[in-house]
Amino acid sequence: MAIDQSGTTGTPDADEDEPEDIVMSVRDARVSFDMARGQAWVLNDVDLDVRRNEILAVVGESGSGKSMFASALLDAVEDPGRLAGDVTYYPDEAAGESQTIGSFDEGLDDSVDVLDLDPDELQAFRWEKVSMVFQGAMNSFNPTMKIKAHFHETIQAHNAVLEERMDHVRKLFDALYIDFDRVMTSYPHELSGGIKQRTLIALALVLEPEVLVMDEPTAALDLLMQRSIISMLRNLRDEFDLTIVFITHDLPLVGGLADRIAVMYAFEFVEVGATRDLMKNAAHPYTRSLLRSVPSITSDVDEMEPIEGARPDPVNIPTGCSFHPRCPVADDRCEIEDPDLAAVEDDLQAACFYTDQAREQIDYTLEDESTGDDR
Ligand SMILES: Nc1ncnc2c1ncn2[C@@H]1O[C@H](COP(=O)(O)OP(=O)(O)OP(=O)(O)O)[C@@H](O)[C@H]1O
Ligand code: NI
Repeated sequence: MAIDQSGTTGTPDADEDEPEDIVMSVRDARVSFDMARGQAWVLNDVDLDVRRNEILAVVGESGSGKSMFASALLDAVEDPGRLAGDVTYYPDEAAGESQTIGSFDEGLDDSVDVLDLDPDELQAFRWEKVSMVFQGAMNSFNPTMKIKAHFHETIQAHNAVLEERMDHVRKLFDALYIDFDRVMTSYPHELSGGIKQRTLIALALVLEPEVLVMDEPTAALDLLMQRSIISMLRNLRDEFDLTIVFITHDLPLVGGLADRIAVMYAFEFVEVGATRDLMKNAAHPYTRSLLRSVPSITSDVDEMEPIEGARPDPVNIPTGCSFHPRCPVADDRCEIEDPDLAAVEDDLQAACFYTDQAREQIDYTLEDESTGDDR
């Protein structure tokens, strides 16, 4: 079937009788900045659902709006950016009130309108329900405080029971292969990048949020550490019943991690789908071009083709389909009409009028480990 009447995207539902279990939904989300050159749109009318317990990767080039989307999920867009639209969180009804650990008690049996929360509620919501590891946050540890003090501070700020929370942290540290006694008594500078990043992930999970948003959590790490964190995240999701939103510019990296992938171009989603479908046979020309430009161990340097053309300017987003100036299959229609996300397959949606042509004309090959096939 196609997309539902409310314009819901990201949730093509093959079985009408069994609606997807949604933990967060984003509708018409827009972020604007007033700039000397004019108004900049850095999130441009975005719709997406996050399914409970999934690992959803949000992928796009630098400057495409990924961090804006991540921040929107927690109403954390910084001034002078203005966020509008709807962001809704749906608590897990099965877990009920027993799920409450800290101080957030706003409408727990009901949906939560995130953009309506007052500052205190938002502060509680951000750690207890939807938690975020911000981009570059590895350097946000206070250098004068031992790691343990960071945990105590967060637990106390949420009026949670210290001993009980620290027991939980032990479990988190085990799952992340962190030595509890050594790391708790260390100062941040005494830890390696990989340990620091994993410690941050544990800190984000101390109040048992349902959703963990991670913005480029592996960008500063070497390839080996990136991969080891990726493999820990799947276990973490299973053991702690998490939903993970993983933001990255590295599409092949998330092939082995994510259940679904949402591809961002020019401040909106252009393709959303199940990892296997999207990696194996992407429908949007941008996704296909991105996959084509990926260097692989077996591919010749000659075969790599970076996407030509300039990245879109948020003050001057192209008319029609914003990818048309760089798109090999675009025609006159694409200059005028802006395609909506529409179902291409059961669990694959693309915002493009010419997905057949894109599949015919833009070739790429990927190694199996990038398609999610090896797990
Ligand atoms: N304070 C600001 N004022 C104006 N524009 C901004 C501001 N902060 C960010 N932007 C713009 O918003 C756009 C989206 O930024 P965002 O940080 O979401 O990109 P990103 O996809 O996360 O990129 P990266 O991979 O580099 O982190 C960019 O074009 C950026 O220049
Ligand atoms: Ni970013």
